[in-house]
Amino acid sequence: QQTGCVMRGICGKDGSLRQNCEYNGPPEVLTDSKIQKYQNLCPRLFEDRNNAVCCDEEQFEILEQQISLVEPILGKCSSCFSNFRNLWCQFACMPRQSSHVHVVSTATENAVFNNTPYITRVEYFLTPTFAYGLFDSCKNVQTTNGDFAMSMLCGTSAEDCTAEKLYKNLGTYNRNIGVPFTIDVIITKDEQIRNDSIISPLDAKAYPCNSSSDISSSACSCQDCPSACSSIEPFPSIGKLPFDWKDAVSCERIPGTCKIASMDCTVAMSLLAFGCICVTVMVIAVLHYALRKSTDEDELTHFKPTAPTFKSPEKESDRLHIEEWLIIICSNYGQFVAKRPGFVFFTGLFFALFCSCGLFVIRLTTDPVELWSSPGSEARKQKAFFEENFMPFYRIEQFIVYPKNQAIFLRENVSVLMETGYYGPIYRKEFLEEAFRLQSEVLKLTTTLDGENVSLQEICFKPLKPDNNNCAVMSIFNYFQNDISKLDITMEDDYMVDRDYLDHLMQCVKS
Ligand SMILES: CC(C)CCC[C@@H](C)[C@H]1CC[C@H]2[C@@H]3CC=C4C[C@@H](O)CC[C@]4(C)[C@H]3CC[C@]12C
Repeated sequence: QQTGCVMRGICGKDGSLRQNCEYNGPPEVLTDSKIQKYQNLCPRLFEDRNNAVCCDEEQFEILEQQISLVEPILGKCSSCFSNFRNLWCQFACMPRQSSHVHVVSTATENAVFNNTPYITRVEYFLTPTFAYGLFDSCKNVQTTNGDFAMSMLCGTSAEDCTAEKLYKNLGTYNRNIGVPFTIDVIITKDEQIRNDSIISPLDAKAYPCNSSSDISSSACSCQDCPSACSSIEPFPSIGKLPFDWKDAVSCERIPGTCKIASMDCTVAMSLLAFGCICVTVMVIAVLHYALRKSTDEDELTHFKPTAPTFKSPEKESDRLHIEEWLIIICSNYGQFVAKRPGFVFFTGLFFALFCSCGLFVIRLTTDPVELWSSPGSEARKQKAFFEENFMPFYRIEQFIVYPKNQAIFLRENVSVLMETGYYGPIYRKEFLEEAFRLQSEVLKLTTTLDGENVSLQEICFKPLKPDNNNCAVMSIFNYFQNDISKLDITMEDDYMVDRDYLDHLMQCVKS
């Protein structure tokens, strides 16, 4: 593949859109100072150590500006964003442009320079791996407000969006999204012939959303990328049991799909066990009743009344019987205790002492983990697994500061113009400044461990590591980027009212 360009520079102007000039020449080699800028936006352009590009600075600035509009939409999922960015970086700047892009038509009506033609339609050839790979990595990405990014990029609803529709929309001349000319994206595996020259599809790497990419070492979140979700099997499935269920019941031994009479094995087995218990109880009850009845009848057949006596109901006699027993047992016990008090006392004492032996081995704990979870519990096992394979669980430390001057103060409200409201003492600037100083001192604390100095920075929780190595510190100062001088900033708003740190804070807290 030869290096060579088909477009370069701006030759057409249509409102805010800028069309490229047709240019058949070699790419321009970048100076070291410029490379850095280009590399920030388009790192993959320089993967093969080629420092030449087809786009000029004006084009690059437009590209940079357009890509910055897409960042809030796709930026959350770095692999997708990297693929998408690369698509347009390559299109505008790749040194082998002539191998993958073909200019179809040009025009001169809106030319910037006298009648120099500008491009109105191009064909951009991509391999299916790259084109569909890019689409797949982005199709489930959601913006921060929960909409699918594709519904914005595709021009259709996210469900109806296909790779073809996406490229069609992005390649259709559109002032609103800044597409300056028609770009027919052609997805093909084979080389094509255009004006006697061979054009091959661009086969760039499309990072799948569940892997890291050139711009981040972490994959996209589960929310943006279903394949990044780890599936946890909630229960060990019966299909995995060592003995063969197949012989007993027709049970497929695929994990999780064990079925008996279209019911899950666990449910079916539980029902079966419950049924067995019910049947046993009923059988016993029936047998008991039947046997008792027959003995009663026996008694009746042998019953010969001697005299007309009043037969008290059976239940009544049972009760009397129990009562008699109780009287006998209790009086015997009473007599025994009265006769041998010493023996009873010491036996009781000995028994109580014996039962208290456990006190010698008692272990008191205040550790909440020990208190509230059993050592064999699932939560404990998972915690141990986490600590073993990743890092120890983090522990939140907090300190509470309160102002000496507890007076509340009056001040103009943010939401209701021209109205004053009461504000609590912690919002006083002097207090905030002092608290900030305290916080910075605390963050600077160091200690020595085995003769080595250890600072908070080394042991703190860094949730965004390795992209961001700052400690997670939750405080009001985050709203001021932890820069206390920002508290002094005041600004006029649209209604020419001065706004200060408190308005800023209220705005942040409300959003
Ligand atoms: C904001 C969202 C909806 C728009 C997403 C699509 C954007 C990023 C894409 C679609 C078409 C792309 C443009 C296609 C052609 C060119 C000409 C080139 O010389 C500079 C880059 C530029 C101008 C591209 C910038 C990025 C671009 C505008």
